[in-house]
Amino acid sequence: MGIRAVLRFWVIVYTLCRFGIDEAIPRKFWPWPMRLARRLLFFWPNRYKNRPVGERLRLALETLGPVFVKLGQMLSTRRDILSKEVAESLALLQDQVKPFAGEEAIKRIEKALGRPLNEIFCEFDVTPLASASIAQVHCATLCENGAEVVVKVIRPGIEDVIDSDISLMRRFARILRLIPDARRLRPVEVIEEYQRTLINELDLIREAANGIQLRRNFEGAKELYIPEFYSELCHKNVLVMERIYGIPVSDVDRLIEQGTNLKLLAERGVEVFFTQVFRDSFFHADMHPGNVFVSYEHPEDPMYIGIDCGIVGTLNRDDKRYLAENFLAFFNRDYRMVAQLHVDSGWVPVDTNVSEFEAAIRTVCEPIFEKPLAEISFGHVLVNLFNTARRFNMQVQPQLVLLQKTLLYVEGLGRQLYPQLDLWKTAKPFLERWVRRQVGPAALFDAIKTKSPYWMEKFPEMPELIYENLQLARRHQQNFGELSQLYLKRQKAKQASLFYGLGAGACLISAAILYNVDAEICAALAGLTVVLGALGFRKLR
Ligand SMILES: Nc1ncnc2c1ncn2[C@@H]1O[C@H](COP(=O)(O)OP(=O)(O)OP(=O)(O)O)[C@@H](O)[C@H]1O
Repeated sequence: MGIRAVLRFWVIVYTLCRFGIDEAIPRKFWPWPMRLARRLLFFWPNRYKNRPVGERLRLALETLGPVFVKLGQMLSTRRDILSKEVAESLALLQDQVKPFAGEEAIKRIEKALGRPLNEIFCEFDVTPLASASIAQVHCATLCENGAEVVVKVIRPGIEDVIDSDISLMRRFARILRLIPDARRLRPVEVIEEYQRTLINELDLIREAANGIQLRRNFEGAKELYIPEFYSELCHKNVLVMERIYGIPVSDVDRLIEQGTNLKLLAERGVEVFFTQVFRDSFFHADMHPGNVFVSYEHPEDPMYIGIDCGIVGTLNRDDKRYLAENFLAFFNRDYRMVAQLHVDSGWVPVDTNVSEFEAAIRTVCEPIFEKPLAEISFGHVLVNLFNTARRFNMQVQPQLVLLQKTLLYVEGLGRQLYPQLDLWKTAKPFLERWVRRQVGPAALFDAIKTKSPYWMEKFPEMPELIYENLQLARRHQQNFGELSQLYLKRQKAKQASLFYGLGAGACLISAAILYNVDAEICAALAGLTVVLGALGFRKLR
């Protein structure tokens, strides 16, 4: 550890102690070296004793800077490992970061795109439109077609900050793992997942590629608009995309002011989410309110605008199917089916006791139905299901964690827009239709439709392939005949060798017994032993 890392380590420990974060783990669980270090080296008292632990953690992370703030934001969605109070407090984290100089942004853009700025943009606003922990956004106009765009530039030096903070976080995670009570939080895995997320966010080419795919999926749709990306002007550190105008989805007052149909908007949020997951298997997984806007146009038929496609999730066919069937079974209160589906999908081990698992799910989930159906949260249903399944050794499925997090966002957003939103009523027909399409004639037709171009392409090769395979089969049959004859011969030889061996043994024993009785017979038996032994040995070869 270099001197800078040591200083940073010191600052982190100092901050955590000042906010009394260490008190979240009872002292009796601490290994003695940690207790000693706390007393002798890090003796600062908790200055915020009267505040709840969630709030103290939020304040500590805000003090520690953007990398920690983003970690807190990510953790706020992990209700499987944090208590409700802590998760809700972390959800309030805001990354307010000072912008970096516009001139620095220009230098980075010119370096990345390999051209002077005025060759690309006829106007460029040096004052940033927005500044976040990883990147900063500037408005500009393209020379080529006069289009209004925004230019996203990665913060200078952020990679080093991330590298050093992450490696220190990993050290803390390893220390935390020594405490049995903290081990259940799986600190090392959490930090590794966080590192992966940050690395993805640092690559703007990936963000552009995700955006282009999402835009294609919703081409011409009236529910969601994704801005256009200028891929020839995209680089790892710089991204150029169409500028959008809209009302932030969290600004409900402005939405009401322009006469937006909030019920329809809320329902569309759910539809867009389910469409992305089930139709496209590709969903925007960073749907926090800062990334979702509502178009100014036709508020009675409102359209979402989505930005920041840095994090996306994908589900495979099986995951989708099990997920849809799980939801349907759950809302039909068929817990046996829910348990069986978890086993069939391989999410829990095959030897899981389905009856016990069913009972556990019933215990946890039945109270959810105390509420009217319209108020039940899908996200919390999933949280509860996965938490129960984890007790039955369910492996963490990153794609499902991402989905659960997005679902919580979508629900929160929908209920903020229209508190009476009945998620189940909106989603049920969608899911039922989807599950129906996966089985029966429609599914068969779809499979044939999808596979037929491939079959057509391979068809001319078929006669040759069939001929070669038949030849191969014949050769295998011949080889098999030869091999089985060889095997039989070997078996016979082994048996004969065993027979000679036993004979030789018997002669040897008899010769030993008759050694003092009759020397001639003894010599004959010894000779016989040698002959039989030699014959047995020959058979073995
Ligand atoms: N295409 C766009 N048109 C208009 N404004 C935009 C556009 N893209 C981004 N912005 C503005 O810039 C802000 C930051 O953009 P973005 O969310 O992409 O950055 P970020 O660094 O990934 O932030 P975070 O990860 O915290 O969400 C947005 O909240 C929005 O106000």
